Amino acid sequence: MRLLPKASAELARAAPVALAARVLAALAVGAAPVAVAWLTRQAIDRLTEHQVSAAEVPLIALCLFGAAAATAQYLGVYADRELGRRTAQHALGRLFGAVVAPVGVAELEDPGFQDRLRLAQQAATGGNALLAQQFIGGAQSAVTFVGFLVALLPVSPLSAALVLASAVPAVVAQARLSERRVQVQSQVSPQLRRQVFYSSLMLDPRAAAEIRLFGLGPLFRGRMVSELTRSQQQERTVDRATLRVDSLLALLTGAVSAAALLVTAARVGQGREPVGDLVLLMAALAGVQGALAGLVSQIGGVGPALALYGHYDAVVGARPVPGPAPEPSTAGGMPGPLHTGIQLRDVWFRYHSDQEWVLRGVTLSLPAEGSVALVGLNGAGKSTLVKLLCRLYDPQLGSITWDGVDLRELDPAALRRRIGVLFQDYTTYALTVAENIAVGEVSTLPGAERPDTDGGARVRAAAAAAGVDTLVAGLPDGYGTMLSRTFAATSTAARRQERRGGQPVAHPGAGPDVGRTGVALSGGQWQRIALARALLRRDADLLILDEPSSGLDAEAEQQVHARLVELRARRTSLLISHRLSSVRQADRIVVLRGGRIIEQGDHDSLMRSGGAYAELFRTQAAGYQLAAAEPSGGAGR
Ligand SMILES: Nc1ncnc2c1ncn2[C@@H]1O[C@H](COP(=O)(O)OP(=O)(O)OP(=O)(O)O)[C@@H](O)[C@H]1O
Repeated sequence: MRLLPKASAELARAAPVALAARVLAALAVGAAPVAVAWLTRQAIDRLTEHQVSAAEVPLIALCLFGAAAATAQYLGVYADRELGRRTAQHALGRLFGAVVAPVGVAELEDPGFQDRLRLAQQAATGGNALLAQQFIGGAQSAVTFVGFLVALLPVSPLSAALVLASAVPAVVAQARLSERRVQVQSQVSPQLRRQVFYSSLMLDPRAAAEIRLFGLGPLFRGRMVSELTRSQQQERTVDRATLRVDSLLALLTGAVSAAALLVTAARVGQGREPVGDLVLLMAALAGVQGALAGLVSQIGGVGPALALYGHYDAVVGARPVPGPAPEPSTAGGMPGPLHTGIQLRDVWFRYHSDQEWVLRGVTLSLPAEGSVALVGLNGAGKSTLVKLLCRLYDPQLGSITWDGVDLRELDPAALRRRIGVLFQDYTTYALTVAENIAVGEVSTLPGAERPDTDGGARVRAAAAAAGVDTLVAGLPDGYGTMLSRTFAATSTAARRQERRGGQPVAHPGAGPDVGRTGVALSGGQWQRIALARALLRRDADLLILDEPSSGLDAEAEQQVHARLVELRARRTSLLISHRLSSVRQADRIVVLRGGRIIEQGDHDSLMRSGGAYAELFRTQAAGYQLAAAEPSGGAGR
């Protein structure tokens, strides 16, 4: 409940007018049944006393009230929807602002944070509006409840007291159930996350081939349903308890109402009370019961809705998650162009405090304008080292310096602008070719805040440097080709509409899903697009390429490497590759094993020393020689 003022302030900021309209409508709708019952009683009393003309005023007022209440009801529905739209817009904007704000990525990899994020998203998309609905709905029911209690008092003080007394245990029981609901909500979160994982996997076109080939469909479907069943079992337990409490409440208030009605009917029969009292009592008892049922169910709903808001508040409040690697700091100066180089000194790093060290005392220098290649077996820590250089994580021990200044003292965004990087697990965006390359330097994107007038030319130059220009020339819309079949359906529909004489839909620089044919690229083609993205920062001081040619055919690999040797000649570079033939030209080759540097030097000196690198190189070379020496099969068989 301590979050209630904060949540209310957030709702008031997001949709002040809709919130005010919703509150006013709720108060009017809440008071209307009481006013209607009171006016009905007035009219009936006048009529039974044969004062027909005196009954006209309450009768007309009754009609006006009915119309006003109905209007207020419609206004409430509209205000509710508007509140939902505006709070979702406001909350999703804030939430995703907070999600992309951290400098590092450790928080996003934390399963606890993922659970919290899922709940926070639920709050942002509907939960916050639901909280308002529950709370305002509760206020509306409270107005009706109190109004009828006040109206009941003069007619039947005993039944008013009994109704009030029966409300207390109901409210207490609902408050307890609400707490259980909140507990269940966070208990089932991991199960729901897994359920979402299995369902998205089955919907993912990239996973479709393996799922079909290995016959994984029934397995994943079964697991999805079983996760859902387990989470539903827990929810069902609370729902059953709620049903028991609500039924008891209904029985209790039913018994109170029956007793009060029988007593009052007898008094009216004896002429000791006017008929209008019986009418008011009947309306009041029905109204009180309905309002009480609404009130307790809304009290039951406020708890879970507030708990959801709590998760949202924790994410937008950017409270760090304990456990994972620490979040890189944001403060710092601007790094200048690299003059002397980058130095790693006794760097120790692990992803989580309960995991093994991945880097164990790495000391390494990347001299300005020098080329360093990093090699080693799977899991040696090569990509991790790249992530530390980009400050996606900070080392727990040791330091990394840029011209002698610790990276932690530099502004991360400014540092990253000085780095061009191709990650091993690069991203494939469902955007056009041009946009897929231009995301490497936001200013080259059409519609950027501060656009680079030379953006298009830079994108084409990067594509040429990555050897992807010929491929792009052959695509249906060249650089405007959408690299996704998923969005192509929209495009096809849009084209059809255009052909039928509708509004033209294809514009250069328009949204990616408009009027364009989508194509699916091969793995190697995607890799070259991602390489072009990395090369877009032509002035980057540091170029990092993590397995830039792992998916390329032999010819493309040779072309790309020839270009990369040229490009790397004028800047500081770090190349990671399992293909040792592509690293031999590097000024220095560093061999990493188990998070430690075990040897370094140029190709010739490492070959002469006959260590791990020489062994790896000879093994690869022997593989090629063996393949070349094998007699070709086929014709003779
Ligand atoms: N995000 C992460 N969270 C936890 N552990 C991780 C994460 N990323 C990598 N690791 C672990 O760190 C170790 C080193 O991984 P890394 O990707 O740096 O190796 P690598 O040398 O690049 O391997 P490869 O040659 O296979 O690409 C591995 O044991 C891996 O399991």
